[in-house]
Amino acid sequence: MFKTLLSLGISKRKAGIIAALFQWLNSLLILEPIMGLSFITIDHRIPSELLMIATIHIILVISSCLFSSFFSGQWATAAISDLQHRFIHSMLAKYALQPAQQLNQIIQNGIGTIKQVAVFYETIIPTLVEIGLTGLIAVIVTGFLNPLSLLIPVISLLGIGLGMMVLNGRGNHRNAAYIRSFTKLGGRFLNDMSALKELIMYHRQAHYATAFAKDSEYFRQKIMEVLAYQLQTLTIIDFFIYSGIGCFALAQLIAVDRQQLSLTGAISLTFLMATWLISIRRFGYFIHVFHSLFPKLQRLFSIINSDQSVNDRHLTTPVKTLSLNGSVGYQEKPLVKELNLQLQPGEVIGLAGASGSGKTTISKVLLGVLPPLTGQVTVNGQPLTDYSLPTWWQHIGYLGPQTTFLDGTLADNLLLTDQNQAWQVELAKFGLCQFVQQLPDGWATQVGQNASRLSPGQKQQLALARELLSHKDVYLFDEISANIDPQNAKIISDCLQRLAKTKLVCQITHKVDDLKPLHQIVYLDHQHAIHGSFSTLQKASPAFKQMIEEQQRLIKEVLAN
Ligand SMILES: Nc1ncnc2c1ncn2[C@@H]1O[C@H](COP(=O)(O)OP(=O)(O)OP(=O)(O)O)[C@@H](O)[C@H]1O
Repeated sequence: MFKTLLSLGISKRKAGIIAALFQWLNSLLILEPIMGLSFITIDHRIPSELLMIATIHIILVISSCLFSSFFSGQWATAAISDLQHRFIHSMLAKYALQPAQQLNQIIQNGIGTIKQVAVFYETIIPTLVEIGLTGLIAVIVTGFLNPLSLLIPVISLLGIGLGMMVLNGRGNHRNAAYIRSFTKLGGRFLNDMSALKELIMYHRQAHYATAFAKDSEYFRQKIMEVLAYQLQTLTIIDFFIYSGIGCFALAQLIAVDRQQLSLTGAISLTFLMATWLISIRRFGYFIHVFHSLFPKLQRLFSIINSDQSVNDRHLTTPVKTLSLNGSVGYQEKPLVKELNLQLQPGEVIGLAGASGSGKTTISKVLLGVLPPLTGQVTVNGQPLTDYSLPTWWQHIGYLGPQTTFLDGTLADNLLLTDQNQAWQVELAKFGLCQFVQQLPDGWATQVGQNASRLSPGQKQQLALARELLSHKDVYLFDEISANIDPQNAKIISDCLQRLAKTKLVCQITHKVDDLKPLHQIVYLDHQHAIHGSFSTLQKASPAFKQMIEEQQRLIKEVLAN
């Protein structure tokens, strides 16, 4: 993990090291005044060498203060932005098409963890530089003046190491339990709060309150356990560091008594060693805080490392053909075998099948977020794997039955980058969103949280308008008219027919009204894909015929009532 963290924000790594060196120079600033003071008190003079070293040191510290703003924080910022970019990219590749709430939770957790990574670049690295350089000076000087006393810091460090080893297993366990309790409480809060209406309607709010209180109490206990563990660790570190400094000072006084060392030398040496040991104490503290981040970081890196898409060929020409030849499914178990799906401009291709037959799975494969089990997807005759997801997603759009909307105006929700008004003409050509003309505020109408002020049909028209205005080459529509009234469904169906004249359009649907006008339908029947028009499929597939008859019977029953 350290290796991965070191490789992030590499362009600013040098700036980070320079900032750490500046910090190290500042940390030693206390040594010369102490040495000078002891020389004046004991020898009544300051050696010229000390004055020279102090002058150079002060000049360096003043320059570091002047330039530190150029270097400090740069590595952390670059590494965090690097990590965020890689995380969002891999996460979308892995979890695209997951329900928005679940995705939101993963993103929030991931971004939160990423922000905390700053402690590695801003504290741990500078402290490591400080430990390394101060330690080098302290060891050389002590080795020269009183070598035997070097055993004392060595024993202190061994003591800390031993103490950490004993506590470490318990710490890992407690940190993991804390993260689990945090995720559980957060999950309950998000999921159950969004279902608050249902909880109240079914008189389950008391049950929710009890469960929430139980999870909160469990979370509190786990936090207390982690805090207790942190306290134990700090006590061990403090005990060995401060007793080490005390014993080291004693060893120098014994050397003075034996006339092996001057008193000024003993004081200076003790302060040098104390500066070193205190920087190790600080490192122990921060590495320990950082350690509590480990389980979250491991999860984050497992998402990032699972993304292997490194290819990025340019796709400059519009997509004119998209085909999927092969089988699709999960964990080597095919849902559809020997599929031969060809999309090209001209007409809408329908994709139908029973629930669970693999329709959404096929769209995942076409979107590039799931590889086919066998065979491949080709774009204008080239394998889809030649392109990175961001490149491919500039050309393909996906719209499902659930869409997320912004709490803003209708126009805000079109997510337009271009502010000219041509889009209104474009939407009118497709017959989309004409209901806006009846609204007093038109496109400036506020839609409310997740478009709560629009009907399901209006919402779906708005979502479709957003897709069209993003001007993709390929569109996948997954059950977009499933939960809406017949008028809105007709507007959407007509729009798709017009769109398909110039773009590649695949519509996943099982509704008779959607399927009837289509000349090309791919029906998934017991792991096989059967191709045909609405009428030919009724002859070729008894399951298709049964699905249609069942729906027609239901429609008749509804109309009769
Ligand atoms: N990530 C996954 N891992 C394993 N199995 C999965 C995964 N996602 C979906 N499935 C399973 O694959 C099958 C096909 O799912 P898919 O969503 O493609 O069906 P569908 O035809 O779109 O169904 P529906 O019409 O109900 O949306 C289902 O049995 C589903 O449980």
